[in-house]
Amino acid sequence: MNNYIFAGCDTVKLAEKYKTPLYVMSEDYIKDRLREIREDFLDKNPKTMAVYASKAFLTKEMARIIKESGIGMDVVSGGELYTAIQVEFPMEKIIFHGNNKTIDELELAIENNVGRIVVDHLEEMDIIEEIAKKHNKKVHILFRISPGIDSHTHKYIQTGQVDSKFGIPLDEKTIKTAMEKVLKLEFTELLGFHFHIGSQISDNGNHIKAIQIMTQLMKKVKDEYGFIVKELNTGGGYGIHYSESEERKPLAYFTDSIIEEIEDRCKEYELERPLVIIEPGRWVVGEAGITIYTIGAIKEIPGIRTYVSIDGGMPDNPRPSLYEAKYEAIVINKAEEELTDVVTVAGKCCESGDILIWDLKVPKVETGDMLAVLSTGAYNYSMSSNYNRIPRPAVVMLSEGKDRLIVKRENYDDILRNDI
Ligand SMILES: Cc1ncc(COP(=O)(O)O)c(C=O)c1O
Ligand SMILES: N[C@@H](CCCC[NH3+])C(=O)O
Repeated sequence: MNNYIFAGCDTVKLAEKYKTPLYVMSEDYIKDRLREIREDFLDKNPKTMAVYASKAFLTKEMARIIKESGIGMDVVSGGELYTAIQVEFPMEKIIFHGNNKTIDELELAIENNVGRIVVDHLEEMDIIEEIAKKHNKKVHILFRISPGIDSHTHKYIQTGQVDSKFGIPLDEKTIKTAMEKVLKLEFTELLGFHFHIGSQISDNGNHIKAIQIMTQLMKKVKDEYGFIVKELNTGGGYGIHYSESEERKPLAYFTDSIIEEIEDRCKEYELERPLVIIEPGRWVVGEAGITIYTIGAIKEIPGIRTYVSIDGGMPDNPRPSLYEAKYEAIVINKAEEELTDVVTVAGKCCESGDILIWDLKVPKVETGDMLAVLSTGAYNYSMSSNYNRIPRPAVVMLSEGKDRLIVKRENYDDILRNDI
């Protein structure tokens, strides 16, 4: 057969059954990554915790899969938290992030007893303390610290540099104010620190540098305030394979060196090694997903290029237009045919920047052929929009060669649902 098989399923049959565009996710792949987290990080190292960064891909079914794995979840909004609540996700395993959490979101988090809230700016502590007092609850927090590191990734997905909207700046006066303030609070307890340097990172060097900076901070707060850091959350950011120059490394490539560096620095500074937390998102789901499209208009501009337009694009995958992200793709009904042509894959939006792939090698393509774009499991469905009032595709989950619908395709009435 000439069709492309993904996670044991014939992708052409999936497209015929569910129509296109279609997000397809492999539960087997996701479970392999979750197992790798358990075996190569949690079981291997005592005093560790892992949470899945749900912003990468979240639906109720995904939250159930994470819940079943025993791993925790990082949420960054009331909506992500609400999804977790709806599947009765164990709240003590939730870490709540965000650079501008609203009062309503903090209320929802505290009412539901989330495990940790990551404080991103100093005034947030006052709001947390007030809500915690009102509910007579103890709230555990971490400080997100901006370690001042430029990770080697796209500017829009760097987060740990000095000039960043995220985190508490690592400056003498700010840290002093933060520490003096938190140690006076009655209902809010600081457990430790968090950092996250950016996303789609292929090298462990910057995580190591960040740890050196954070462990110095741990020593400083011990010496100056007698404060013992119990937890150090090292964020996520581990890269995956999108195109030739990018690869997904085994989790241990990052986490072994993270643990080793923390242990070494703690020994050097005579600190007890804190609980170490990781928060991978993309690494868990990125390569688990593909998006299937049908090819429509084919336009040859003689001597320049051929545009092959598909029935989706920027609304279901904004990453190429936002970050110039690169993707690979396969014509799924001609998967074994020789790649004789080079085409540019264009989305259907009224937007010149809506190009999914420049210069893709393909067999001879015709209208009606189908294309699967690979590695679309992270930050595609979760970043999708209704731009041009285009309904969102359905999401199908594959497990052991079987398919099941986990998110219905939107229709035009779904788009109108809140219009008055
Ligand atoms: C605080 C925090 N943790 C974890 C992640 C997950 O990142 P990634 O999907 O790159 O692993 C992010 C997003 O970059 C983040 O902001
Ligand atoms: N949305 C980004 C990653 C953001 C990470 C969040 N801090 C991407 O698609 O690469």
